[in-house]
Amino acid sequence: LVSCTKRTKTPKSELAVCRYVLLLAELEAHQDAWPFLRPVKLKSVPGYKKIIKKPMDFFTIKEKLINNMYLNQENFVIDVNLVFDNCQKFNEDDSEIGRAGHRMKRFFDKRWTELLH
Ligand SMILES: CO[C@H](O)CCc1ccc(O)cc1
Repeated sequence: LVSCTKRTKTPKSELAVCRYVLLLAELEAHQDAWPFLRPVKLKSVPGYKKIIKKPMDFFTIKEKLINNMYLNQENFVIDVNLVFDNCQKFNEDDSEIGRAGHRMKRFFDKRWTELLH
């Protein structure tokens, strides 16, 4: 993983990775992150495996980040949005997890925009 503290000139893609690392840490620390921290247990949630074609969670995103799987494309944002889209698909808006998903999405969209400027 790139060292985000080094004060040398780093290529754009390494700065991008630093932004992802920072944002992911903020997502994981959020009080509403609990449904999204680890993969959904497909054996214990009836219907999930059938309904959600591409499960995603913050821990899986962190593993992909560490294995440099986001260095060349902005697939980081696609995976984060997949977490929230899956949540909206499987949960009622008016449910604990549904509301947590909407709050987390709003938080991510705000921070992503702030970090781009
Ligand atoms: C990110 O969480 C998933 O949407 C699973 C939601 C869920 C799991 C167990 C339940 O009893 C109900 C909803």
